[in-house]
Amino acid sequence: MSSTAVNNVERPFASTTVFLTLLVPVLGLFYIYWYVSRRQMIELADKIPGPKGLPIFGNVLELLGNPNEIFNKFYAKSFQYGRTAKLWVGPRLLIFLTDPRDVEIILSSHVHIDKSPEYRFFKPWLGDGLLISTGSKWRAHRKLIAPTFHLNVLKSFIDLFNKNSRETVHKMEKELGKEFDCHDYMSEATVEILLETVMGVSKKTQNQSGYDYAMAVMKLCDILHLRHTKLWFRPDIIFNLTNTAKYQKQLIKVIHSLTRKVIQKKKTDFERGIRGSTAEVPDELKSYKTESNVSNKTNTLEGTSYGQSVGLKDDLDVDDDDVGERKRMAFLDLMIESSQNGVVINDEEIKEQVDTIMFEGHDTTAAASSFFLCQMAAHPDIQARVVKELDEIFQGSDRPATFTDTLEMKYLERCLLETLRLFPPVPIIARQLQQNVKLASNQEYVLPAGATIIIGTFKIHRLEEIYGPNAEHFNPDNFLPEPAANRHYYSFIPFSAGPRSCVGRKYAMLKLKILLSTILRSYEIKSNLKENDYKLQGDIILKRSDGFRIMAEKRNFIKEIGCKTV
Ligand code: HEM
Repeated sequence: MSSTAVNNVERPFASTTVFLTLLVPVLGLFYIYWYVSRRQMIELADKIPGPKGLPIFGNVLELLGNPNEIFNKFYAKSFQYGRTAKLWVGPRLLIFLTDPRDVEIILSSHVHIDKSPEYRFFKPWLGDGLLISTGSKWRAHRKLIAPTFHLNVLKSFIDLFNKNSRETVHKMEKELGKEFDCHDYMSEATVEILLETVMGVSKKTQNQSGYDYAMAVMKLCDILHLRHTKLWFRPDIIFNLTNTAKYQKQLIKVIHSLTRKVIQKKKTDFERGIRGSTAEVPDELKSYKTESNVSNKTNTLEGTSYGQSVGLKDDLDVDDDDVGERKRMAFLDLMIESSQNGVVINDEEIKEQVDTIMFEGHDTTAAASSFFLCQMAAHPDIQARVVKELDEIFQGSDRPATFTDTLEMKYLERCLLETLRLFPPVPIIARQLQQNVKLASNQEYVLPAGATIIIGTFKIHRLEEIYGPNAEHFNPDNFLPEPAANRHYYSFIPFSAGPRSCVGRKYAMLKLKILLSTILRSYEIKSNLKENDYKLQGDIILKRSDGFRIMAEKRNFIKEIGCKTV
């Protein structure tokens, strides 16, 4: 071998040795700097139990595996530690809370409203929309947006909820008698309903199907999940060099193209003096008009259906009289009107809010309705009771559902709440602490400023101390008035709670009741699987990684409802 060849082989070894010689002290120095600058955080964290981790890397190995494995691993670990547990992901301290008293301290606060740094992965998609923003921007926009989800506005959507629910029943007809994934149908329906109600544009004018949009959102969520769980995908500087980043850009293009079209259409309508939804409703479905003289005045709670228990009341639980006439407009109408006045919101901010509402309003509700149908399939006796209630309300008629009907769907509502308990679409909520916080459950523990707080909704909803020894079983009676009143307010938080609670809570409940009752009036839902068979994954939104597989059979005692596409 020539000496040049030997040199060529030796050079890489030499540079590797130099690199390692430098790396070790650099890492050592970094560790010392990190330890000294965060001494208080580390000392406070040391008192909180959690799995032992590696130096510098902490517990990153816990994040290895596919989404279903990670989900199962975390849930299993939650039984090893108490109601408070910690985890180090590199230099980041995560503290998990599952005691409702501690959760109340965080969620009810007007101070701890900052989202965790992980929410920045949403930025290229959602910008600084309501979900992510903080401080004065979030406050101003929340004040503007919350009234657009007032019950009086929502009641005007009932015909469109009915129309789109019937169309979904019609679309599902081709799956009769075979196993299929109902999430695809729920996703498409949810996107299209949002377009026609909250955005107020006809889905037909978009030239892009709700299905394409929903699929792009689903794939984007997969990428965001990767960035949450794989350390090397976290720094933008590395992520932006990958093919996944290129793919993310393409998906965002599909999503933003729909939102741009929606806003443009609405603006053109606005300039022509058109207000409200331009989506068509066939005459036979215009139920709201006939019912409006009966119950136009809403009270705060509307039974238990759309209100909250006293301890959870938020800015959505306002009296009719507290909402000014001008503010009783649907979301996008009000956004555009406000931007014309130029004070509260500009064009870019409208786009961010539209993207946020389309995401938050679609994936969550699609998951909730899919889990509900799977639960109905897994519990035929419970399904039969829901159908009996619907039969009593509709008396075999194929008429559309009214708002009053939805108040009478009490058992269906309990099933829906029980579904949200066992399968909360948002399984965890994260906040970034700016100051130390003492816990209520254990005076020894202080959550240090700088820590990321993870509120474990999924775990809280399954605590035996709260829901009894059968906490993991589907039991709609958990939501009978008495047991519900005897629980801590913060032991059931599928929509979060406090100042940053979900603005779409009432919208979701009303829409889900109409969509799901329409499906159950038309089809019997079946499956051989029970909830223990579900493979869960908590990638931002809780889903079944094995798919939401069900079978549907036409019911023969209810007349076929008119459900052709209109
Ligand atoms: C079953 C359906 C739904 C569930 C379970 C749900 C759950 C939640 C949760 C847990 C949060 C808090 C998230 C966090 O702090 O990280 C949230 C926030 C939010 N949700 Fe929902 N949501 C649902 C439907 C909707 C709908 C239909 C809309 C709109 C049409 C909507 C719009 C929003 C918005 C804008 C926020 C951010 C609020 C803020 O930070 O001020 N959600 N939702």
